[in-house]
Amino acid sequence: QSVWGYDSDNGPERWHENYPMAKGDKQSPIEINSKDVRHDASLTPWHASYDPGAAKTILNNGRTCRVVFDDTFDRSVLRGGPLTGAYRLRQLHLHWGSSDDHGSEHIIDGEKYAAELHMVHWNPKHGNFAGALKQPDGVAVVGIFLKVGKTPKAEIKRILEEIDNIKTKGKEAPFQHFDPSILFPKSRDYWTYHGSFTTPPCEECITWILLREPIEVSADQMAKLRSLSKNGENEPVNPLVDNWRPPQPVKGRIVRASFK
Ligand SMILES: NS(=O)(=O)c1cc(F)cc(F)c1
Ligand SMILES: [Zn+2]
Repeated sequence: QSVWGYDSDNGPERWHENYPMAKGDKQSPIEINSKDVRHDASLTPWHASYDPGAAKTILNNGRTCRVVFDDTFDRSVLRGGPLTGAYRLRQLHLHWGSSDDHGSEHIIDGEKYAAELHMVHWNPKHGNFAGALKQPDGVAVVGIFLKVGKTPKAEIKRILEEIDNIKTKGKEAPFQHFDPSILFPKSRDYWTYHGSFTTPPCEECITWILLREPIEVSADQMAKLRSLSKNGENEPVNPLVDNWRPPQPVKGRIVRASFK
């Protein structure tokens, strides 16, 4: 039984065989069309207050590059926007393509970005992360689009500098004194809707907060990300690219915008 992944024999079209939620009515990602979006004036700004000391390690799990944070207390939290209460930052990771013209999971007015960064937070009122997965208000993910451009953002450099230490699956390295809010774009404008994990188990527990303004990365930085491998250290090289799920049926869901 092959573990889920993004290849033809274990990819998104087959996840439902082991993870029935994958065929649910509130799956993510989705395509967002501005004409169908509703401006909601009641949506307040969101606020992140992150403790740089909460950053712990960076790892390659064979499916993405993930930075893990200490979420044993309200140390790094996200508040406001569509959320009630403070959600704890647990991890951040990315999805990217095999070339600059695709790689993001959400698609905005037909545009695919080179990558999409997810900052995953959970609602401590549900006790722990596993409990939060079972609740519709359990998890909040801030999504930031990465666009290849001329004036690359320096802040993503810190993550990419670590890539050489986690080239293969299972590799982990210390990653400390990092405040992920430096990755935020200038604008706080966002879209929000209710959806799911974009990977198995595809639980429908996520309040998505997708930032309208992409951050810029260089083509070299994207190439760096694509130098990660799915395989373990002494296995045949299998490049870690195209770890994105295609858009899922919207099924009548409303996407709200914090902006006009
Ligand atoms: N891609 S995602 O943000 O929906 C996500 C979040 C998470 F906490 C674990 C995952 F494996 C995937
Ligand atoms: Zn993700």
